[in-house]
Amino acid sequence: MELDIINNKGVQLTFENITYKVENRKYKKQLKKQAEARQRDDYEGNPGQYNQTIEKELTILKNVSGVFEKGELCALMGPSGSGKSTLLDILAERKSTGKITGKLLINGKEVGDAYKKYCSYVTQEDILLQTATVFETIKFYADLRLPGVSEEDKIKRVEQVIEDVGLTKRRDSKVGGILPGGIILKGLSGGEKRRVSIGCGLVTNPSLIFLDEPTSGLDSVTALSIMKTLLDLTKTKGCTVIVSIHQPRSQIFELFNRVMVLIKGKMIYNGSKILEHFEHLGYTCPNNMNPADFCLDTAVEIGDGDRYEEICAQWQDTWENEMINQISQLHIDIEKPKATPITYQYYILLQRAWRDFLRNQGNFFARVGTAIFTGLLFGACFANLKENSKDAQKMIGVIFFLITGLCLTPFAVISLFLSQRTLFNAERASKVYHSFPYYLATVTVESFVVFFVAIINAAICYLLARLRWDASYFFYAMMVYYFVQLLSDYLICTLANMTGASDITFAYGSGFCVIFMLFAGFFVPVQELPVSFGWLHYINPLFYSFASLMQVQFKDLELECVQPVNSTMVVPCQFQNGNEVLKYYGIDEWSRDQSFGIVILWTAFFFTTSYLALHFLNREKR
Ligand SMILES: Nc1ncnc2c1ncn2[C@@H]1O[C@H](COP(=O)(O)OP(=O)(O)OP(=O)(O)O)[C@@H](O)[C@H]1O
Repeated sequence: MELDIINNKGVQLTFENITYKVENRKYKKQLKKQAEARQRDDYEGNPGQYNQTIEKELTILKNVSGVFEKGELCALMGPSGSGKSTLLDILAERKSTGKITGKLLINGKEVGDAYKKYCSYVTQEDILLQTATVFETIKFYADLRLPGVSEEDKIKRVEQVIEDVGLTKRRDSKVGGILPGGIILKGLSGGEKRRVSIGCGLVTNPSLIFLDEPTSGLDSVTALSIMKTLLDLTKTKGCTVIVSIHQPRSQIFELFNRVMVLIKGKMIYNGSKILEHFEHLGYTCPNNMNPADFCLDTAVEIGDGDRYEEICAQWQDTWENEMINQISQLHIDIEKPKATPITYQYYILLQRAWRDFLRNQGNFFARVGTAIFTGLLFGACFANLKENSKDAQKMIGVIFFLITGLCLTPFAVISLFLSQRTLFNAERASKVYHSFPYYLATVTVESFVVFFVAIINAAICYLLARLRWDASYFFYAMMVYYFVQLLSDYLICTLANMTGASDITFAYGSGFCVIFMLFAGFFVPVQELPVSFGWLHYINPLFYSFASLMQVQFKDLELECVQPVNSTMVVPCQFQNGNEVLKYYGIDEWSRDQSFGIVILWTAFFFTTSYLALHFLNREKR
């Protein structure tokens, strides 16, 4: 696809009679309070509550209409809580909750999926990957949002966007911020991050750009500079930029071609001559006053007074009888956007996840370091075990404590999962990619790390303790240890995705691990567990891990019967051979393959639950 195909042709956005309602969660409580007030006949003390009609639904926006013409920089102004963000979300088709009625027209036509192609949305918070550079961050969006465009054209486009948002000198700087785990990575300033977020929205050369409070949290010089950049975009690219903004300073206010004022969910004004409109209503802006302050202060005063409804009705009249007829009728056909193939999404996401891993190796080295240290410590404590009745108990100890250690290691990645989740939620809300390739890319990198950690830890310990030595036994055991850690990793990932909070994940995760360990058959052989809950071992993945590894170690193993030193009497040995050990622990009926097969099934189960939790739970609700 040639780049000019995605070049915007300019669009007109009209919205008619938009009403937005949400469920009133306090409905029952409010009804009860009103009934109590009426019972007390408390009309004097609480007239509002006494007479109020309590609705099951709250109306956040009431019959809001307006138009944005091609190539305009538009401000959506209003006091806090007036409904600016709500309207912006509805216009950008990002509202996922509540009931929306009304019409949204692009170039005079109602649109479906094609709308995505024409607009982009920049959120109030800059949720960016800290380890990526400016170029990489914008290129990521280009890769996923420009299907069919050649690599060369994509790079050209990204370079152009970087220039448009004034970040040429910072092209190769990392975004920076607080990495998972608390390490601070130096990077861009707040204003520069804002520019990167805007750049990500510009990559498809959209005709409509929505920005939610783009100047919030920025100093006045940076705010003005960002608004000038946006104005340049309207002039040079012909795109329409719509920003929600509280109360812009006069230099910023003068940049806007059109302003809309919302008060208490109703439109007060929509056009390019707001001061004239207020003058017509009898309110003149003093010469030395910021026009935005004047308009909002006056409007809020109106909002508080009795004339509020009248002013809203007057505007509605003006809109219906004059303004609506002045809207030019554009008719441009809207093509459906192409989707990026899932496999390509996976490739791009894997590339990013891998790069992120390489640039933030603290977590990896901490896990590998711990694996080496505990492996050496275990190995030293259980060094040079002999295949005899005396050391059999120690062998079982090594196996069980290795399983336990590997089961607990994934707790180290809770903060990593959860920090990635914030970025994922923001990117999913922008419909940049599907959740499945994202999940696959994340687990591919994580499975690689888990492989290293598990094998290093288990191999050191296995070799130092001299567990059953034969290449086939060794490699089989390594695979089981790898799956033990993998299934625990997916379990923790499931909990993190379900709860969305690190402390709750930790609490539930540790609870699960303790129960798994208790019923694994090591502390109490399974046939000795109380009948009422002894069956729990059948649904315990650690029991099958333990059973499989015990089979690897003891199946058909001859154990030398060693007599205690200095003993004159012949003491009978508890175990003559490995099969007796397996019988004692109640795992003789499970072959190593059967048990390992069940461990693999459990891993697949947690892999699936983790994905389902990621896909369906803790979504960004707007
Ligand atoms: N899903 C919802 N459930 C209940 N109330 C909601 C919901 N969405 C919005 N509101 C309410 O609607 C009002 C408008 O919210 P909105 O965030 O759009 O205002 P805003 O003008 O953008 O405010 P601010 O400038 O402070 O961000 C607020 O009182 C908010 O609490």
